Amino acid sequence: MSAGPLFRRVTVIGLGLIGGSFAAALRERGLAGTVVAGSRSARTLEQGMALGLIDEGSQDLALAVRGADLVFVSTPVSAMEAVFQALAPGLAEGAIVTDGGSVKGAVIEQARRTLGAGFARFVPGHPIAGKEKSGVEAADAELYQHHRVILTPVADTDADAARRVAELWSALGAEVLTMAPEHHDRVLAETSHLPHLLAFSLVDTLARQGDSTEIFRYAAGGFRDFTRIAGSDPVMWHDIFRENRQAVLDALDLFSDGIERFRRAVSDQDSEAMMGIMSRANTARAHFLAMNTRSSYTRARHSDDETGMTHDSDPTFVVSPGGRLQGRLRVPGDKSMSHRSIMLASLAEGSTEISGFLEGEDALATLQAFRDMGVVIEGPHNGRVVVHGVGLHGLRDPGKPLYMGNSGTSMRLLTGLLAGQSFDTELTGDESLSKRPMERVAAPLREMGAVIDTGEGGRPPVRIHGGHTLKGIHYHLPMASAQVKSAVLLAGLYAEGATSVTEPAPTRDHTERMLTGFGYPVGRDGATATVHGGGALSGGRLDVPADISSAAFFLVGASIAEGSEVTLPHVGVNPTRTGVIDILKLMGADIRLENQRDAGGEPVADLVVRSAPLKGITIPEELVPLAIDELPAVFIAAACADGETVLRGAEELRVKESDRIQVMADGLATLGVEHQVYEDGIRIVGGAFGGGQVESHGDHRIAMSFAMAALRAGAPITIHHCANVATSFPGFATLAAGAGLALDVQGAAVPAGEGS
Ligand SMILES: O=C(O)C1=C[C@@H](OP(=O)(O)O)[C@@H](O)[C@H](O)C1
Ligand SMILES: C=C(OP(=O)(O)O)C(=O)O
Repeated sequence: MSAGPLFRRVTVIGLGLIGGSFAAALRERGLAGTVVAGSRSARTLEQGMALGLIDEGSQDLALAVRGADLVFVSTPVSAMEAVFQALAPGLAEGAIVTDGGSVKGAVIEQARRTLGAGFARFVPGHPIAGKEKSGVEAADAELYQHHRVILTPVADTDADAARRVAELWSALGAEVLTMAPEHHDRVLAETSHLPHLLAFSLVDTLARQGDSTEIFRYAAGGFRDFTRIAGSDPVMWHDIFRENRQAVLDALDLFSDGIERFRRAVSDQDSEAMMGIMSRANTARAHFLAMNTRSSYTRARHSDDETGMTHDSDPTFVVSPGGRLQGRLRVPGDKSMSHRSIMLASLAEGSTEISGFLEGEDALATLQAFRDMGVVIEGPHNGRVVVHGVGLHGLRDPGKPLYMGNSGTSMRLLTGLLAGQSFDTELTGDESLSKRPMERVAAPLREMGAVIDTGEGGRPPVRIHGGHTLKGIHYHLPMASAQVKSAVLLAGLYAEGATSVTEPAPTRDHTERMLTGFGYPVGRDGATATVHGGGALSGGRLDVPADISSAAFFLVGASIAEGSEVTLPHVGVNPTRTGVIDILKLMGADIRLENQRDAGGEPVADLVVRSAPLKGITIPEELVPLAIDELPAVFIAAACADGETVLRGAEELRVKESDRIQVMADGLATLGVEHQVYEDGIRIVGGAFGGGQVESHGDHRIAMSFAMAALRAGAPITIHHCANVATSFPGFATLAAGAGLALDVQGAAVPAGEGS
């Protein structure tokens, strides 16, 4: 792939891994007319020629840069000043000089001292890439692909020179970021230099002990993982610690404070402090990686900040046609209840032990937000979470934006709850969430006295200004939305007087039920729910049943695939959630509720479903809010039914993780299912259909719905961008394949390399 030469003649000074890979990539992509190397070592130049990386080479650096329009200096940072000095006399007027040093402040000062007038066209840079190998033999034309390159121009850096260097790195496949040199040096000191220093120091400390052979003999995986980077090049790291001295010392001081806090917790046997430190650390890594890539935890786990890799994996589901579903399938915990369990347990007095918690990314985003606000939360381990409640007024300023990932419920409910706090907060989300409407919650909260800004078009980020007194209101919901209802009720806990919400149609009432379970009274009168501010919640035990929204894929799958019989134990069957069962039964499905019981204020049952011939229906509009998340799966049932199915009054589907009407229609079109799209719904004509390539647009429910469609398709269905299935249903692919769906997950992550 070539964008044509961006530079006529490029000189690379220092032909090691970084410089050699740069030369290799330039040549492979045809981005430079001629590639020249300057090196003190004749042998390195010979190797560079032999490997075909360069056209010419010189040991005289001034000669090497003669006529070059770009010079890339990739020597160790301690050698750079001498290199700049040596090459300066040969620099052509207008030549751009850039570098690859891991420390920026010091290198900029060296360049300022030595390059004279040429300093204005010096563009400081740092490709965050590398691997354990070094030297020109390790040169790799792909080294910079999907890696970050940080440019740190200063006030007198020529803007055109900076733009051209950025353009070149982008053409090499890198992601280019720009930041101030001090910022770069501080961030790198904390994220790279400090860990290296700690690893060197720990190994050295233990090695100097009398019984070090003993220690190293029994050194287990933890020691090996933690100290792997102590094998890095001492010369290079010596230079970095020397040149980035102040930032490294600051990072070390920060760390000393942290280790002292931990030491105190251990010495005082302060379990809560210890659990707090460790449980925050436990999830923080995945959380921050996700936040940085604005992606899901699953994907972020495969991208690595140490190497600057931005590669992420977004698996594809390939589902072969046919098969049937069988077995007893325990689907994960209810997402709506899992969110609320963390929120209310955090605001309660005392601890709450939650079982059945959904360890999916949406619920984990809520959990992380409360950790960020100072709540100590243990787990989750196998669905068990212990929340040490801080009371209604015990949350602390997180001091940074709270990342909600893909989760609309987290962002909307938290907006209500945070409106009543004394501190400011900002809520951000991934690409999909950043497109979803937030004024629907901001508007009623403003009526209560909250001060909230939303981003462009009323979308995220949402900024909530704390410290404002809230007053109770009576709000008539303009749309049937449990999220808006819940946001207003949660703000009502902090408001003066009564806050009530009247809904146009029944929506899920988990907030009302769970508040009651935590001992906070909620008044209910027909379509109106009311809370009074100033009460208190008390912690206890909470069981989250299996999620009917996740069960829905198996209700549909088992209904449409002949010879299927599936039991889904312990599913929440709150009447505000069972629309999908009612709709499927109207279509002729064979679904039985067995062993009905109450679990902490929520009805649960085992669902038994057998395949049955389905017929098309007109879906009663009052069932729409009661089946809102299950409608994509219902579309698949409709495609397999005899006759046509009509859905109206479902315009809310257009503002979910994707426009679920259009995205489902596009997928149905691919399969050859006859349909007609309405602004607020769809008409689907059932019949035989084929396979093809379906785009889920990163929407979990679209991906899982089309996976089930394969049970009746005439050819394989390939579904793209399925990582977000983990937002609501981690383990879906394994469970579905175990039950009989011919599902293959493709596109696993590529492990990241090493770097400094
Ligand atoms: O309150 C909740 O937990 C939810 C409410 C619904 O959203 P709306 O309130 O936007 O309808 C639903 O789609 C979402 O998955 C979860
Ligand atoms: C719409 C959904 O969730 P949320 O609004 O929380 O993103 C869903 O899970 O289908």
